[in-house]
Amino acid sequence: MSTLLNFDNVTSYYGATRILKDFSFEMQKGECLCVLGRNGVGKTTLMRTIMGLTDKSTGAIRINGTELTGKAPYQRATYGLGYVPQGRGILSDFTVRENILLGTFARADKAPEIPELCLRIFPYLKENLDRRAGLLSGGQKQQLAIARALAVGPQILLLDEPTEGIQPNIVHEIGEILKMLNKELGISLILTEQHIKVARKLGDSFIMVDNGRVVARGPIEDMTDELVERHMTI
Ligand SMILES: Nc1ncnc2c1ncn2[C@@H]1O[C@H](COP(=O)(O)OP(=O)(O)OP(=O)(O)O)[C@@H](O)[C@H]1O
Repeated sequence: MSTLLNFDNVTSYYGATRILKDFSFEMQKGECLCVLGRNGVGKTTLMRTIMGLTDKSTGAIRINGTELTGKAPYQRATYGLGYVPQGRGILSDFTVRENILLGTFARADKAPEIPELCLRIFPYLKENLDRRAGLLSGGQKQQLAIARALAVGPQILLLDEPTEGIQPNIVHEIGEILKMLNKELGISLILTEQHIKVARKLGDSFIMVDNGRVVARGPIEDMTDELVERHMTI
């Protein structure tokens, strides 16, 4: 395995407020990394920092050794980052097709077509390409957000609470798709999760965040009930 993503002493700000503090970790190619912690500790900020969406960050973030600091979000996407934001960020007045095509603008090869993979794994989207995205259910919108991120052709898929607000049977379905993308197609995943069960099932490793800092990092087997109790219960 080789290092895909490297965070070296990263501090990230909204205005003058430090949210992530001296954040360091490495992620290997093919890894599924779960980011855990209570509400408000900085998990979304971690995702936004990777994408260059916070007001300022210091320290170094590298993907395959290439420095991302100072690069605009659309440039970062072309290095192989697909982002599924919390709340999904679907454009309601656009069709399913148009929403997926948005992802292709950040493709390294600039091909303006929906990749076959996006439709193969989400048959509902394939059958409803001309439907207005605002009419989709929560679970279908999440599929659409994942398809749009996959249209980038990512090496890493960043998923912020992918199972939030979704019915249990769809949570299972999305979990299976993420597992396939990771284990069969080799796409690395970083996901924030409130469902410990999903994290344990999908994750190879974890980062526990508290108050903007990494308080534990290791293989998922090391995420003990005691750690969960200490850093996740209110
Ligand atoms: N745009 C913003 N401007 C200023 N402060 C912000 C902004 N977004 C988040 N924060 C603050 O940054 C801190 C971390 O928030 P963040 O959303 O990263 O946490 P989180 O761990 O993802 O929480 P949740 O699980 O509730 O999504 C919080 O104190 C929050 O109030």
